[in-house]
Amino acid sequence: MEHKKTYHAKEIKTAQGNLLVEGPISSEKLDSYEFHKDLVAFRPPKQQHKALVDIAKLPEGRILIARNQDIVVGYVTYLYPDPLERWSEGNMENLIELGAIEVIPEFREFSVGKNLLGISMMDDAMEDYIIITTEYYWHWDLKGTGLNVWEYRKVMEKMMKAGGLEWYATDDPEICSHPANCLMARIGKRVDQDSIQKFDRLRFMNRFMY
Ligand SMILES: CC(=O)SCCNC(=O)CCNC(=O)[C@H](O)C(C)(C)COP(=O)(O)OP(=O)(O)OC[C@H]1O[C@@H](n2cnc3c(N)ncnc32)[C@H](O)[C@@H]1OP(=O)(O)O
Repeated sequence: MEHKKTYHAKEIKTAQGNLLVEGPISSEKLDSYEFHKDLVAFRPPKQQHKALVDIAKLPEGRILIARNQDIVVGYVTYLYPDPLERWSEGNMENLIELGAIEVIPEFREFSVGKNLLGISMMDDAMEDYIIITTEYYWHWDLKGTGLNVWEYRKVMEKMMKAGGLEWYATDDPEICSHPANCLMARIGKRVDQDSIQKFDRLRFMNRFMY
């Protein structure tokens, strides 16, 4: 499968200043920007910056960023699922995962997250993919936001909806281990029936155990 990537960008105004939401961007460009010190949700900023530069180099990898001048203040990643997770077991070349999304606290609640999702889906190539995201409450910034798990889950749903991702049932044990966890997905317009059925089987791998 050829992974075509077409760049889109949009300027957004926030009370903290204007941002450019753009991508997919090249690893070289991403490397040239400063990575804000408050991007700490998944790894220390330096390591996360490097991880994103590496994802941008992957054939299927996509990174979209929100930047203030030359400083990255938010990002979203798409790449093949981790080989240790069930979502990679079907070896589906048209299934990619929204692996991480983060916006620094200073720019939160200005629709930056929603714009990262919206600009991602402007690329027509996204219609060729099943895009999944797994939501685990232990990745959420409950402490920083003061939201409870259900309020945070609502934020995630609203943000993902801006990219057309919606809730899908699954029997994945980690997702089922807490009711606020969930699987969300977007099935592109050109995804074939065979792939949709394969995805259904990945969602319900335990059903023959009962
Ligand atoms: C697959 C994963 O990556 S899971 C982990 C997700 N990432 C994290 O939890 C990292 C830490 N958190 C963050 O970086 C940010 O809070 C994000 C990425 C979750 C959200 O980014 P934001 O730019 O603030 O999101 P955005 O402004 O687009 O908000 C989406 C919706 O949620 C609402 N919202 C966002 N934050 C809050 C809040 N603290 N309280 C109430 N509502 C909120 C917004 O008002 C908006 O609702 P609307 O559609 O009614 O307007």
